[in-house]
Amino acid sequence: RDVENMRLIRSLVRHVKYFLGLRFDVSGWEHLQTEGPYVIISNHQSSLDVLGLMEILPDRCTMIAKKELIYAGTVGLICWLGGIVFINRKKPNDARSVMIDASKTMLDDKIRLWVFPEGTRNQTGNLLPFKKGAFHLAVQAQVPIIPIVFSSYSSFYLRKQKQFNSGTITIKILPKIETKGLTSDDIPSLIDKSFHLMNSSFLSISNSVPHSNGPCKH
Ligand SMILES: CCCCC/C=C\C/C=C\CCCCCCCC(=O)SCCNC(=O)CCNC(=O)[C@H](O)C(C)(C)COP(=O)(O)OP(=O)(O)OC[C@H]1O[C@@H](n2cnc3c(N)ncnc32)[C@H](O)[C@@H]1OP(=O)(O)O
Ligand SMILES: CCCCCCCC/C=C\CCCCCCCC(=O)OC[C@@H](O)COP(=O)(O)O
Repeated sequence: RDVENMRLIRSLVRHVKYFLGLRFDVSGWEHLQTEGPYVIISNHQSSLDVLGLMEILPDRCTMIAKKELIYAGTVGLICWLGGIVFINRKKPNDARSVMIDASKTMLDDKIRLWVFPEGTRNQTGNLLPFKKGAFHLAVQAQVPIIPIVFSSYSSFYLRKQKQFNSGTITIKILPKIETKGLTSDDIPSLIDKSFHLMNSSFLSISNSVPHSNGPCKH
């Protein structure tokens, strides 16, 4: 179990896109050229996100994932070997304390963490309001946040209708958001800023017709 295993996992999983007929069009690579630890946040539509994630995964980067994945057979084993940090969403206190520990490990072991701040898969056409864990993580570690947006899959993949075609996914890596000097009081505005940047990017790179989730709650 070591974050370094993600290099091998990445190089193997990246080939899955060829079997599914998927292509990735990535912009903003330069924003990932940031030294040291940071927190990546991205939107979460489906398990397919794993392919986009592996397309651009930087070195020494692992993910925060729901603990149920440990029990998902080979996938669980791969996740465990890759040093994924598992949280129990049914026990938010436990999840929060795991993430507080992770903020220390990030600095001690020079690790980057990828968090899906929507907290669940979402294909509504807009991003869901963000949970706060990723932002506490970045502020506690005083490291930058790098927002990444995957375009909507709705033009080629409709889960409920069981439709899947080949397609191109646009990935936009946005400029980092610094958290140096911020405290927990700044988290609501940090979430607002990140949400609006990502939601507007998502709508601009997606072909889907947006419909509202209502206001962003904190
Ligand atoms: C074909 C073969 C291929 C094989 C491939 C195999 C393997 C692939 C390998 C690897 C890829 C794996 C990819 C895995 C992806 C997994 C994705 C997921 O699992 S998404 C689901 C899990 N993730 C999340 O839930 C993250 C987002 N959630 C949060 O951040 C939450 O905040 C939380 C930490 C879970 C806590 O939940 P809660 O409901 O309590 O959150 P709130 O945001 O509402 O906060 C409530 C309250 O708590 C305060 N808070 C939150 N976090 C913290 C903290 N860290 N420290 C201090 N306080 C915290 C928050 O401020 C709120 O308080 P207040 O309202 O007073 O401000
Ligand atoms: C033709 C079928 C199209 C779909 C094919 C999917 C191919 C996917 C390729 C590799 C994926 C394997 C890794 C699976 C990792 C799953 C991570 C995930 O998505 O967990 C769900 C979790 O975040 C949130 O859970 P909920 O949405 O709250 O429950």
